[in-house]
Amino acid sequence: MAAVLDATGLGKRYALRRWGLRNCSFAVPAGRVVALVGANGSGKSTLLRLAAGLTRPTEGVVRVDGVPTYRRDALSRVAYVGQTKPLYPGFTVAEMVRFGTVTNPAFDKRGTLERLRGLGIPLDRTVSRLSGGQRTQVAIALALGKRADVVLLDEPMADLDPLARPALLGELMATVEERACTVLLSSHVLTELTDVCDSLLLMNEGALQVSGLIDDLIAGHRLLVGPVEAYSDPGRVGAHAVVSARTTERQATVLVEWSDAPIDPRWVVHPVTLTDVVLGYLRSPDATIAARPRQVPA
Ligand SMILES: Nc1ncnc2c1ncn2[C@@H]1O[C@H](COP(=O)(O)OP(=O)(O)OP(=O)(O)O)[C@@H](O)[C@H]1O
Repeated sequence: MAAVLDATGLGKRYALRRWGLRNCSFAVPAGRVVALVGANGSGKSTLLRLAAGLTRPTEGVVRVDGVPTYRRDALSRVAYVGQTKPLYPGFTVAEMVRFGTVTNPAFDKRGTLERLRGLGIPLDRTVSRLSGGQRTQVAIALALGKRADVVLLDEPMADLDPLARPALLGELMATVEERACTVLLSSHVLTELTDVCDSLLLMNEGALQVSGLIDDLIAGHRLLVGPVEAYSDPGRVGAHAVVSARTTERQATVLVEWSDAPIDPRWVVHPVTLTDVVLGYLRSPDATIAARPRQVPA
């Protein structure tokens, strides 16, 4: 399957020695919902802004359908909602929708108005008088209305209430199914991502540390719990490569890349969640996945 969003050697330097992102390569096919996760300052927003064409790479390239995103002809293929919402405070919600229609002939006016009415957003209220969560809802509705191939959302759930969060995720899923677009969304709430995302990009200190299909990552790792004496080699437990480990005086808990090789019976083997995998790699910035290429596979 051809990649709709791909990056090669992508990097952004903000100051002489300060790189926000470095040497980032990945390929995402159409129809994927990608979780972009990582610690504060790890480069997620930088990657999203580069993918949206809002800033130029210092090195490398990020493309939508093969077109570098800083080019004008890529702009209509990408919709982006950043942490600061791109809305005019003096416009009413209806005027914002009209603005979308005027600036983009392909804009889905009817669908956007329907969505906003369904969310109970007053169309005649000015943006400045909306709550933070309502502003987010409007910005996301406008982004989805663009009918872009790639939708980029930077922490979209951060100021939504507990009912609005799953509703937004459901809406994203429906949009992906209907239009086969690709969604890349950053979030710190891993449990919410598990239900909707099929792929993971994990950033660590400005680098892409892990990428892959979430099902593969979960199937390819295990948590081992055993006596600390069984953990003699920090790099391996038997044939299984160690990602990260925590030890107490008596017990070791180790995240490993799992193969079907036999294991010392002193270890109890547990399946992992997405949270286990993400936390394990975040604790161990030098760990990479040996067995698979660092790509979101087709
Ligand atoms: N405009 C800027 N000028 C200088 N440095 C910047 C700028 N924007 C980001 N950085 C730096 O680049 C690095 C990556 O920042 P970025 O905002 O991409 O991280 P993030 O993963 O989105 O963080 P968070 O989860 O806190 O939103 C950080 O060290 C940050 O300080």
